[in-house]
Amino acid sequence: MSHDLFEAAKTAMAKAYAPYSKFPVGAALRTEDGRVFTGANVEVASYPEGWCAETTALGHYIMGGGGRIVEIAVIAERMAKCSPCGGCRQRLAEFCRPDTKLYLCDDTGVAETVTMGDMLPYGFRGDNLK
Ligand SMILES: O=c1ccn([C@H]2C[C@H](O)[C@@H](CO)O2)c(=O)[nH]1
Ligand SMILES: [Zn+2]
Repeated sequence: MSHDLFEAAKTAMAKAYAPYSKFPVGAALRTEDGRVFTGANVEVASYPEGWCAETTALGHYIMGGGGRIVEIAVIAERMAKCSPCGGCRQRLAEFCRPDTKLYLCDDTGVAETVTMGDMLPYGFRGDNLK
């Protein structure tokens, strides 16, 4: 199934800077008012200093005004249905509800749809700090 958020994530993936892992990843987020933000992974010679596609997208989203995220697409060049790492699940969850859709993509489109609640059950949330 083709999908505009898949296309946005795939276009973002082409901008990945991943010379060490050679594992380009792209991510795209949509807010409830329809804005779309994208990101790609950025690696650094000091390996732990690199960051994920989802995190780049979140930076663009915050600078674009934030809001609630309702859909997310992730694609990796060398892996079908690449899903966000643990750190990115926590970062994404900060701005999502459990019903936010996460589209796991392959080269042709959305391969599986899950929710952020599926991705991070029993997650630690800001509510816990009140
Ligand atoms: O969901 C994921 C999983 C991995 N990566 C990146 C981090 C690193 O640059 C490369 C290999 O782990 O893929 C992402 O951007 N998002
Ligand atoms: Zn990550």
